[in-house]
Formats: sequence, C-alpha cells, structure tokens
Amino acid sequence: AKRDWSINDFEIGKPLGRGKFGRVYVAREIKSKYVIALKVIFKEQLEKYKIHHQLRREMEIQISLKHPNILRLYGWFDDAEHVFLILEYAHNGELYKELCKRGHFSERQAATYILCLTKALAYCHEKHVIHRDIKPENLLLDHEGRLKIADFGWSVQSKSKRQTMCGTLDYLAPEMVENKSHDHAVDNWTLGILCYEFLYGAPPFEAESQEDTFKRIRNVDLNFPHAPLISKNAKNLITRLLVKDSSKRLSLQKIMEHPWIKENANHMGVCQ
Ligand SMILES: CC[C@@H](NC(=O)c1cc2[nH]nc(NC(=O)c3ccc(N4CCN(C)CC4)cc3)c2s1)c1ccccc1
Repeated sequence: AKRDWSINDFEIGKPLGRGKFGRVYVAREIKSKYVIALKVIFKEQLEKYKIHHQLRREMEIQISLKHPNILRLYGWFDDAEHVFLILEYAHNGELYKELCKRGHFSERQAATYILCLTKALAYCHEKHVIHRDIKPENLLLDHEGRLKIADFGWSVQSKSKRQTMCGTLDYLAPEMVENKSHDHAVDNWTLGILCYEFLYGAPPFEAESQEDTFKRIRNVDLNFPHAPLISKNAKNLITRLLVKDSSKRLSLQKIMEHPWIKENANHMGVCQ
C-alpha cells in the first residue's frame, strides 16, 4: 500500500540548491538509510503565483516517468506550510558545473550525453510529455556520471555564476521566441543547442542583450569557431537540429542513428 510519508521519516542534510519556489536538501530516510533529495516548496508561494495546478500536473508527469536518464520522483507529502517532493539523489551534482570546470567536453563525452538525452526525450515523447526544460542547469550526474534530467520547470536562481535569466533565452526555439504553438520538435532544437554548448562551452546564439539573442535565434545565426576544432559530423548534426522549420529538424530516431553519435557515444553502460 502507498505509505504516507512525513517529515519525521527523514533526517535533513545540507542544502543542495535554492529556487524561487523552494529549496532542495540532501536527506536520508531513517528506516532504510536511503539517501534522497528532498525538495521543499512553500505553499504561500504556490498561492501567490497561482501555480499549485501546474505543480500537480508536473508531479503527476514526473512520478510516471521511469527512465535511467530522468531523475525519479519517488513520492511526495505536505504539511501546513510546505509541499515536499522525494527525489532521486544525483551524487555528482550539476552537469553544468562539470562543463564550467572543463571548459568544454570531448566529442566522445558530448556524444554520450546527447545520446542519453535523446533516449530520455524519446521516452518522454512516447508518453506524450514534451518540452522538458533541458538547459544545463537542469542536468545532473549520478554516482556513475550518468546524466539525469532534473526537471520541474521551476526557474531557479541556481548558485552557479551564469545568470539563469539570460541563460534561459539561449535554449528557446524560434517558434517559442515567436510565440507560435510549439510541439515535440522544440526538444530537438534544444538538443542542437546543448550539443553545441557541450562542444564549445557556450550556447550558439549567446549575445550581449536579450534582444540580440532573440534576433540570432530567429535568424538561426549559427557559426562554428575555429577552436576547439570539432569534427564535420558534429557540425552536421548541430546544423540538422538548428533548423528554423520545426518539421525539418532531425528526428530523435535519426539522431540516435547519426554517424557522429554512432562513432563517438558510449553505447554501453553509462547511458543505459
Ligand atoms: C535543477 C534545479 C532543481 N534541483 C533539483 O531538483 C535537484 C534534485 C537533485 N537530486 N540530487 C541532486 N544533487 C545535487 O544537487 C548535488 C549537488 C552537488 C553535489 N556535489 C558537489 C560537488 N562535489 C564534488 C560532489 C557533490 C552533489 C549533489 C539534486 S538538485 C531545483 C529546483 C528548485 C529549487 C532548487 C533546485
């Protein structure tokens, strides 16, 4: 039977991150000694921003997603002031920090992450879940270095140096920027952005102002720096994802079969 959790079932550890709507702590379930991440969301914030229905929908989606590259939501409970989400703990933290530390990833590492993301998104699309907010701040690494999409769609002032606000624009597909209806294909666009960012250390349409970023996205103003030098196949994949016409973007299936992924991604362990 579904047992009801309460805060007394957990020992709370250090804070992991903080956001507009709440904070995340590492915590341990006392009986099983199982380490989890406990996300605490303030009910008054839910009322104030009128988003309790959005939270419920996100939670219903998240609790139904069971994939090795999507962070698990094991359950939830609440008390008078808070909603608590019991989340999988990703022991190696934010992929974004790893990217900052290393500047950019190797083609093998980048291809492995893109393959994991593509499989996770194919799983989401199968369950009619789209638009996972897959910017680097929402990507975590577990104890084996396996990528996990941590995603409740809340904007967070993450501790990271990058200003989440301007970072946010970089990942928006043209149809989002132009307020057109968007479908699964926005995720394919975002995979192109992330692939570029994994290989160069910065997203392709970064600009001084938000307006300039919008312009560069709308015009798909894509160019490849001469350093670090990346393979023709990598550029081919990025170019076939960053296509303005969403119906012309490479499908998730075709990404998995792309020569750059075939030749560079680690198809065994880590991704599975
Ligand atoms: C994605 C943002 C979102 N975060 C989650 O839901 C999150 C869910 C979740 N599960 N596990 C996490 N792990 C960590 O955050 C973490 C961070 C650093 C770590 N290390 C530091 C470096 N060291 C060398 C190794 C250990 C280890 C784990 C997080 S964050 C959020 C949303 C709202 C409010 C706050 C956070």
